[in-house]
Amino acid sequence: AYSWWSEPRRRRLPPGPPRLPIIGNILQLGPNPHKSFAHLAKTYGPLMSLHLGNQFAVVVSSPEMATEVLQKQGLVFANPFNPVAKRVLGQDENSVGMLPSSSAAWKKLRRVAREKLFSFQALQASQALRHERLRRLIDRVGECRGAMNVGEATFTTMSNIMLATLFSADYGGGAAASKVLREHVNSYTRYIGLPNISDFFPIFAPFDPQGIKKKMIHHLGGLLEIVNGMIEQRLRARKDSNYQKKNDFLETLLDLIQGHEYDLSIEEIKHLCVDLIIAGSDTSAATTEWAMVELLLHPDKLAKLKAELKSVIGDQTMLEESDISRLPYLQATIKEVLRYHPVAPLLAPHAAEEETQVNGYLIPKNTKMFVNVWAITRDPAIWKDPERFEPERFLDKDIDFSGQHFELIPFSSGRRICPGIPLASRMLHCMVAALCHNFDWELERGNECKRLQREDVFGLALQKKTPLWAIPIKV
Ligand code: HEM
Repeated sequence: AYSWWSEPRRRRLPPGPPRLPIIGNILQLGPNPHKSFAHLAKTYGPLMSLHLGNQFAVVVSSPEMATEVLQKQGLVFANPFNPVAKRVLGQDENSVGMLPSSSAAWKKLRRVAREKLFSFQALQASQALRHERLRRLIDRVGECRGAMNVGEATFTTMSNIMLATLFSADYGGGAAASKVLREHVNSYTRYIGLPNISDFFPIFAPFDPQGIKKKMIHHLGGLLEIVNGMIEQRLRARKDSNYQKKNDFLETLLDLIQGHEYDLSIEEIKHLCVDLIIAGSDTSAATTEWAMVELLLHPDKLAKLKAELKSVIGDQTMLEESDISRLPYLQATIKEVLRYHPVAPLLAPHAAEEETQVNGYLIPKNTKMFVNVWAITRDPAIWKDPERFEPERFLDKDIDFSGQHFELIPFSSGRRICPGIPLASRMLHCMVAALCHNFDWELERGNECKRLQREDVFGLALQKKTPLWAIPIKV
């Protein structure tokens, strides 16, 4: 007769913590799910089951299991798990981050990103736009008397670098309009990070009990409107016979509009621009802030970095993006920041397209799959002294973050790997170099501990809880 102990292992779900009736393991998520999952994985292993209301989820916490789900069985797990609140305003049909990997629209948008936006040539062409924004950051920091909010400066500059790469300009409407844009991005990322009852219990979705969907419609709608304004302005300008083409993404995208082999629609361009702003700004800015926190906590590492920058770029204030390859300690520093502070600690959740087996366990169709990069990058079995900030660990190791080395996949791996890596990499190296090469940094007396705390806030991007304030001294 059938009994559970005679059930073959391959029909069993991966091990997981006991659950409460109805809500399952929801209470165990806590405010920092990446930390709660890492803690639970110590007991239940690198492939762990969770029941989140009606949702069945698995959490992967080792490089071996990550290789399995992102690479070997990459096709099965190639689709994003789209939360209810994101399925608004045409996002399902147009957003590169939400379309299924099998769709022609996703393949087309990824091809555009790879070949036209983030290719070496395209990024060389838009380099001057980023350079200019970095120069302004150096001027602004140089004018600062006393302490400044480093996080805020990096956030503003990263948004401006992103907007410059996309549209050539800072958001054209001036400081107030730029603030509106930032608020939309910030709120969008905050709300999307909140656990939503509508996802755990789809039966409640029509009522939107926490009002998250309503907020998302407001903020996403605001962003789409801003981008729409820029597109219309550009389309009008392009009609002028004296019009001079720009070197930004929008120009490239409008050149690929219907009729061209890529056949992009205005709707697709609009959603792609919003996706790039949302996916690229806070992630890169938070990583830069973490880099500065760690360098201020480790003056010896900062001194090493400054010495390297001095010897390679000398009296120049700015780094050329092509200089990055000649700065091994800077590269090691950025890798170590991405290891120690992966800003997307659970990557983006994926869904199982069909029933499958992983490590001999059953993974039912539609399972929500998280990869806990945070747990992997702090695992003492993989990294020596993982709780130490030690760029040197990368100097003699051939490990990078391009998705081949599963112990370091802050940008994910496989089909859905972040397409923005080439731009993110350029921005991160240049921004950290600009802040370290041109200034010495001192902390406000009395506030050292608070400002340098490593406490973070979970959301779309893992951000520092207390902003970093420090005093820049021009060198
Ligand atoms: C430190 C900086 C960044 C980090 C850590 C990061 C990380 C990630 C991660 C983890 C994903 C999800 C991958 C998955 O589903 O498995 C992702 C997706 C994505 N990222 Fe990034 N990202 C960064 C910067 C950027 C930048 C600068 C851009 C573009 C300007 C960008 C554009 C995107 C897009 C469009 C997607 C969705 C791709 C898809 O679903 O096909 N990211 N990123």
